[in-house]
Amino acid sequence: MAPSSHLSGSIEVERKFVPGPEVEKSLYALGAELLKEIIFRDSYYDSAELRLTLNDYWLRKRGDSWELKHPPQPGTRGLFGASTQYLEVTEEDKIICKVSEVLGVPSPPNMEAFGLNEFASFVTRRRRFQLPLEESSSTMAMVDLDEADFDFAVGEVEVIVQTQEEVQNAFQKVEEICKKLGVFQESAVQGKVATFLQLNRVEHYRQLVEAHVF
Ligand SMILES: Cc1ncc(C[n+]2csc(CCOP(=O)(O)OP(=O)(O)OP(=O)(O)O)c2C)c(N)n1
Ligand SMILES: [Mg+2]
Repeated sequence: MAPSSHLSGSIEVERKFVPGPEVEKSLYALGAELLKEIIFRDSYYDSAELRLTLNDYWLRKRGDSWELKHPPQPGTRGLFGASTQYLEVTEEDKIICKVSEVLGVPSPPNMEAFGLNEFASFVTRRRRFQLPLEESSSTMAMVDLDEADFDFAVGEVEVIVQTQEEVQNAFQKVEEICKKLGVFQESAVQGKVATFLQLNRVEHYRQLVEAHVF
């Protein structure tokens, strides 16, 4: 394993779940607090050859801000069993740098100059809960209950860590929380993007399944 390193973003360890009718009750019973309710549009982009997503790179515009999610180690998958770990990059110059690397093109002056295509766009209504963690550490557990505008609901338990060494512990933590909430499922639960593609972009979805990204 790579030594502790300064990453260009935080590592998001997440596990998705199907939100049953009891999940909110379970959240409050565990001492969760509703932090915020937000509505945002995500628009996802890729090259014509789907170079980003076939490499598990997820470039989106959330509201007015660019965001890039990708596996922490190049050449690996962000998927870990039914949980995921992704680095999230939000600084535009770093995003430009990474995207040009994956596309194999020189860095342009701005994101628009890549000439990428939008392949998915949808609005999410998110309720974000914060869960108290037993030990006194800098990590936080968040639970998101998302409803997308294409009639799809999904939940997510998320723990943010700063180094690769903390990832294993975070995987355990998100599993434990799912179990306590009564939403633990062995197999991976499909998220909004995968579901959107399955419904609207069948060929793109097929290629991602074939490449073992989904
Ligand atoms: C279970 C699973 N999830 C995602 C992927 C691929 N993937 C990785 S990142 C990614 C982009 C979407 O990330 P996701 O966490 O699903 O969306 P959202 O919850 O709106 O973003 P957040 O607010 O948490 O940043 C995808 C599809 C996969 N292969 N398998
Ligand atoms: Mg997520």
